Amino acid sequence: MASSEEDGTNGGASEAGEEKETTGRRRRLSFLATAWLTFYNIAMTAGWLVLAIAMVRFYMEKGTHRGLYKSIQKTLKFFQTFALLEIVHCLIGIVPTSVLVTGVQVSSRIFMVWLITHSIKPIQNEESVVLFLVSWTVTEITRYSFYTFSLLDHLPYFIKWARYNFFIILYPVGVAGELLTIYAALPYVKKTGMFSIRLPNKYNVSFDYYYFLLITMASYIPLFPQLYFHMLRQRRKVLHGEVIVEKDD
Ligand SMILES: CCCCCCCCCCCCC[C@@H](O)CC(=O)SCCNC(=O)CCNC(=O)[C@H](O)C(C)(C)COP(=O)(O)OP(=O)(O)OC[C@H]1O[C@@H](n2cnc3c(N)ncnc32)[C@H](O)[C@@H]1OP(=O)(O)O
Repeated sequence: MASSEEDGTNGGASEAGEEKETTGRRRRLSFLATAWLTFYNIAMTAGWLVLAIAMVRFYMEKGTHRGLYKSIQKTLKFFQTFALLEIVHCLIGIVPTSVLVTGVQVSSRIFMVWLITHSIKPIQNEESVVLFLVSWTVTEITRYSFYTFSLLDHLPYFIKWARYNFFIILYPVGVAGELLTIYAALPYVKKTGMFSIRLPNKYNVSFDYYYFLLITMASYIPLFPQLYFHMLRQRRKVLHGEVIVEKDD
């Protein structure tokens, strides 16, 4: 029996039908992705705004940064952990950002929140914690509101300007806060041997968290400039309309 493609009767019509269906499915997917991203960005903007207000109120009431981390830690942990979804967004292709760049950015934050500040109580009142908390908070309010207004096609210029200028100062300040906090944690980690596995043990493996922290601090040297230059390229593209050819990761 000859197929419709072979006899040339209604092959064109069925191909057109399939194409219409694929286009319809793509449209539905892109609508769903946009709706999800809009919800996600609004929720994240709100979360970081709540954090900012809580920090300002704490400082105005107490006049010190001591106890600040403890008072905002739940909100911080929730919203920073929620940001793991950003890696998923890149992986499934609903945002055009590199998985590698986003992965480094998000995992370094998760590491700071859970494996440093949450786990090592004696460093929670260090000034350096305030340094990275303030940098992260200002950055995220600007970044998520930028994405939200962009998705809604109503982006005020000052938000676009802030998104691609604030990071010039806030990135190094945030990184300095993170590195100083890890540095402050070193004596405690060495003294307690926390998260370390000593030999002999039945699996014959050893792990020293103290040296892991030293390696992590050293890894900022090659990794941070990559993130910073990525943002400088984005800045040139968005604010000055330069066409940038990105290398594949
Ligand atoms: C296990 C231990 C690991 C230890 C690792 C140690 C090494 C760490 C070294 C690095 C340290 C970083 C530390 C960091 O935590 C310090 C700070 O953050 S300090 C505060 C200052 N920070 C910043 O300014 C952060 C800047 N970074 C970012 O903005 C992003 O995270 C980054 C992924 C780097 C860049 O973002 P992106 O490439 O997405 O740039 P754009 O915003 O221009 O977006 C590009 C396009 O994607 C669309 N997009 C992206 N996300 C969304 C979204 N959520 N919703 C909607 N659309 C989105 C965006 O609109 C753009 O689209 P288009 O090009 O079409 O316009």
